[in-house]
Amino acid sequence: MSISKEQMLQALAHIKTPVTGESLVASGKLSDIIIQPQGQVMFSIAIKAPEASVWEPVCRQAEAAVKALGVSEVFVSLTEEIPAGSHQKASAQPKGPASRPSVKASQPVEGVRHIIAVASGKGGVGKSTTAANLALGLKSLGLKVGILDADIYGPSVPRLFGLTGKPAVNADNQLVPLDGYGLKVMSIGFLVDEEAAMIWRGPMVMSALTQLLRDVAWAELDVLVIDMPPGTGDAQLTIAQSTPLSGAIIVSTPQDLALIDARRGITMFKQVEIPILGLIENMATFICPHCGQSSHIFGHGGARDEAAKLNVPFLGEVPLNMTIRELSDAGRPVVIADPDGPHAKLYKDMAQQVWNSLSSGNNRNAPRIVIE
Ligand SMILES: Nc1ncnc2c1ncn2[C@@H]1O[C@H](COP(=O)(O)OP(=O)(O)OP(=O)(O)O)[C@@H](O)[C@H]1O
Repeated sequence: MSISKEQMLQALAHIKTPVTGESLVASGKLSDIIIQPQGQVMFSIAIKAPEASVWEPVCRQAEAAVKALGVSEVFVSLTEEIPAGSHQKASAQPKGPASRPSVKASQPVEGVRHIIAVASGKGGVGKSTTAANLALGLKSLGLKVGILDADIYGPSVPRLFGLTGKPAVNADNQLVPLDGYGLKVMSIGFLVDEEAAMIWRGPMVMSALTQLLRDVAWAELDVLVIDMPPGTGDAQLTIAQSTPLSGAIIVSTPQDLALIDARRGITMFKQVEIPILGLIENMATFICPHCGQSSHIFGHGGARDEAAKLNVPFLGEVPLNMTIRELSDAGRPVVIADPDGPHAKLYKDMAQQVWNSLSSGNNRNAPRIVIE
């Protein structure tokens, strides 16, 4: 039996909101209700961040009300109400200190010491491959590490770790991350079909991402690596603003065009005052597997020069290498498949630099940015 949106709204209309006591449906705080083809139901409630604790019971009541209709999987999350107009202001290019959005600290993710974003100005530069190998490099330093795939429109982390299946839900109603070579792994790809996520609107994406970050049993982590969606649009900016990031890493290929995009990425994070932990040049050189000769098919050294110009650390360069590609695509990142090889060493060295930077306090430890 399929349950209609109207039936759900009727059930939700009986739920009263805190403070005013009006119906949740009449309050205007309820997002659209999304019904996935597999029957999963998702919606969010927009609130002001400081009121989160009084809204928590409403969130649970809403979930229970829809479940009572016979829907087995219901996803409800609280999202932050952003005043109209402020988003456009935040997405504008910075014109100097006066145009910077004002920031205020807010809640860290329980148990997680540092959250870092791995981002790229454009797609296909190897951001997810880098995020996965860096996370494994951090683990090889003896750290407790997790990876969150925030690339909602093209999640690659399940493929990179060779993971399938759905995360369990624990007694506290939190999603239990999957284990990927000793990392705690969470991806939207475990929960919904790629095609389903493609049709989500912005608020729905943010609602899902908030839940993936905050309603997951991460336990104690030294570092949580977020594989960001590629690009520097509103979605990326919103994630950067609403996540308590200690810093960001930008991945680029050496071409001029990719570097222009990388520069945009750096500007975006700087705009919301998130430290840049470094720039990584991926697919820098091609070493011919037959003759051993190296060639710089995308140019060379561009990212190192760019990092110097922009005054951000240069973490290193990873060559274009077929083994990296084949291993990643087969679900065995090179740091696991060939832990003592030259490529694993590159990623481990970069992980060490990142950890040095995080542990030296040369970053911002966990404040959450809110645009006002
Ligand atoms: N250094 C490398 N050498 C060879 N192949 C690589 C390298 N880095 C990544 N790749 C390959 O390039 C392809 C794209 O990589 P990846 O999915 O990591 O990119 P991405 O930037 O995350 O892409 P998207 O924008 O789609 O999320 C994959 O097939 C991957 O195996």
